[in-house]
Amino acid sequence: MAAQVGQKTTLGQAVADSARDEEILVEQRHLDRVYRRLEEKIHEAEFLMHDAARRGQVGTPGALAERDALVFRAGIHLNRLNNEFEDFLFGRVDLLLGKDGKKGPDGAYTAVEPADGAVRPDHTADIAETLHIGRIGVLDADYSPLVIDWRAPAAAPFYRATPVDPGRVVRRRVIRSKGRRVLGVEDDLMRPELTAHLDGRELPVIGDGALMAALGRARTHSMRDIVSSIQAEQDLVIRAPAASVTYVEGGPGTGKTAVALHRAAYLLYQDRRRYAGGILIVSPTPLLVAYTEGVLPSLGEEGQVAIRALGSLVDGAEAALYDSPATARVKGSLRMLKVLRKAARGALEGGGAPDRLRVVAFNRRLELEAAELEEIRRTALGGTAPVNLLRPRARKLLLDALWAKSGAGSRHTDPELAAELRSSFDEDVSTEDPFTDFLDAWWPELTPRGVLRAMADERRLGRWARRVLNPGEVRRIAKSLRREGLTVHDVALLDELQAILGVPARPRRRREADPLDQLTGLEELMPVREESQRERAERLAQERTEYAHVIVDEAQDVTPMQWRMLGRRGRHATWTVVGDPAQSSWSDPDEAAAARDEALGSRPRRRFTLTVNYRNPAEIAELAARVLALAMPGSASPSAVRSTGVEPRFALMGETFAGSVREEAARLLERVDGTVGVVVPMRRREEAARWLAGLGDRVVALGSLEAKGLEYDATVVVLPAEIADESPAGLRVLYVALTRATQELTVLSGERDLPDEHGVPDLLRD
Ligand SMILES: Nc1ncnc2c1ncn2[C@@H]1O[C@H](COP(=O)(O)OP(=O)(O)OP(=O)(O)O)[C@@H](O)[C@H]1O
Repeated sequence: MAAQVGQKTTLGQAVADSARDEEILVEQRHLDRVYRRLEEKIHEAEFLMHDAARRGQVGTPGALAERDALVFRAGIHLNRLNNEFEDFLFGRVDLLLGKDGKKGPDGAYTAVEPADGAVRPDHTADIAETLHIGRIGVLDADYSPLVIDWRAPAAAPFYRATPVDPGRVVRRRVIRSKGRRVLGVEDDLMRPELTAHLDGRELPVIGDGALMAALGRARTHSMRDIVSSIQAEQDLVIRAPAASVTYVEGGPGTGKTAVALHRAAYLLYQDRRRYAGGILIVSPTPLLVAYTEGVLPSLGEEGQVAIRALGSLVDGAEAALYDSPATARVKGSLRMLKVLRKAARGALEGGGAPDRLRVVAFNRRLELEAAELEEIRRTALGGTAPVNLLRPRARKLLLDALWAKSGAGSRHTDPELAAELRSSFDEDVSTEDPFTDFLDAWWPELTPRGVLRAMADERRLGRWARRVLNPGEVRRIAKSLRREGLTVHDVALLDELQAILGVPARPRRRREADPLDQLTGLEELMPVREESQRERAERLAQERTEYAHVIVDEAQDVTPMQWRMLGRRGRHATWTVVGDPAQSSWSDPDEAAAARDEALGSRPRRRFTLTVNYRNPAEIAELAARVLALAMPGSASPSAVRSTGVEPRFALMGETFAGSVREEAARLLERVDGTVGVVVPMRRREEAARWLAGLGDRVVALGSLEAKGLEYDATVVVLPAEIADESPAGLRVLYVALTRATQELTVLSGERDLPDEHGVPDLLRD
């Protein structure tokens, strides 16, 4: 059942306000204590450091370094608390006495269930423990917990407790603060039947739920963390053990992206060592990366987590173009694999490669003709080894052929002498310029980009794609590759080509001689200088192509070729894969599922389903469900938790599209405090940006495929039938577009939408 938001009770408001102020004061005192403790820790650390410095050689160098590190860490802590965390302390739970008296490492009791006598027969009870939950943990001088890190086991009841299954939790409180000031509190009672006392006073309950307050807040262009209101079904996913593939499905707005980001922070907290290998979060679009990238820093995690768009996973490549749905469909499919393998081998031919080799050896002119060279190339390319690694083999085959021509092999019967002669022949020939120049031109090191360029030639591509792509597909792909710039699908092709071509080993760069070494003559005595730890860490981060954990957001859109690219980044990783098949813009889900299964390997899967839509009000969710019924008959929509009482609006496009869209966007900007998104068919993206010029940065225009994962206070969905007709998965793309708004939705129809007398398009009628 959706709860009505926006109603305010006036009854007893004054009494309620004073109780609220009093509770705010209680939390303010606690927050003051936390800050005092943090400052104390910094002073302690500073004192230790000064003291050590004053007394010179006190302690070992290791101990001194440790003190420095302590001061450093404490400083970062305080700085963060003051500057970065808008609401550093955000939660509190009041708990009954637990079953046993055991405490965990964070100083809190570990029992989940209450002790037998914790609730008296007359339904009264005493609060035995109060825990405050925050973005990081802080211990008091006596090691009692002042704040529990939200990821610690002791914080789990804050998220998991429900009135049906409350465990020890009597009251859950969300605290809103900014900097050092507590601004508000909202309580949920988990055991409403109880009269509980804390320090002899009845436990007060303030407000009507933190979740509703969070959901009603205006949106900006950056996602916020949900750390203070994670719901039980989401918490189960966030804390799921990482030993396998965690697979999360859920409809629009169920918090899949939010959960994925919080899970990254949780995994790091829980096993920082293991995830030092890095966590990769993959998003479908740069827009979604920009929208989500602030969340992890707000949870205190940066550095070890890389959030990358699918089009930016290959170094030096940045996708900025879009393929038409028909082209994308081919580029993303596994059929491309065969084409790329052929192209990688075929690209060695043509392009001005020499067709004759002439050298002089043992005072004889030796020559290999085109047909002989062709034969050698074919032999060298036999098998499936990476093309770039086959150059030494090709070189050897050339030398064999020249040696055979020279006839020198028959001069000696003694095998030792023959081998010596052969080796001096090889030495002679391979150091000659004509031979090395020939080899460079005839067997150049191929680059993925070079091969892709070669594929832009329709005739050559046609040869490589014979019996795999039809002529129309060949034409489309070649044409798209002739454009300047890359599409997101090209990036997966580049990555595949890199694997097919291989990277030849480079000679190790010699360290430049240090003049000091020469002076002292140390160079000969010392081994080559080792990299410093920092240099090594930096190099590894730069070179990192494999991760310890890979999180794939909007996984329903990952194409088979993209799954292969992801698989190469997580060969030894554990995975979290989140998605919603109903929102898939990919036309062949079965092929994608097979490629996904191959990328994820045989690791055990653990499946979760999220069922509650936190984004859309019920009015919008209901409308979207009509499209879902057409797109995927029989699949269930998530249930919306709230209702605004505002029905979606329908209007017709007037004479000029620009005027109608602009007018509607301006109207919505008046009605909401936050953002407005105008979702248009892909081919109208550029003109739509012009329609909105001058309306300010609260409103943005985006193509239907770009809307994925994003949300706005209000949205305008423009020409729904055109969106639906744009691609084979168009109805699912329309479903995505209709589920972006947190408050209001307007649908603007054209003639093609066949609107009824109320302007409701054919597709959206009940
Ligand atoms: N427990 C929660 N508390 C507060 N807000 C929440 C909670 N869960 C989700 N939300 C909010 O609901 C909205 C939708 O979340 P999110 O974008 O993660 O959903 P999603 O499942 O990824 O949606 P989509 O499939 O449409 O991309 C966000 O604004 C998010 O902050």
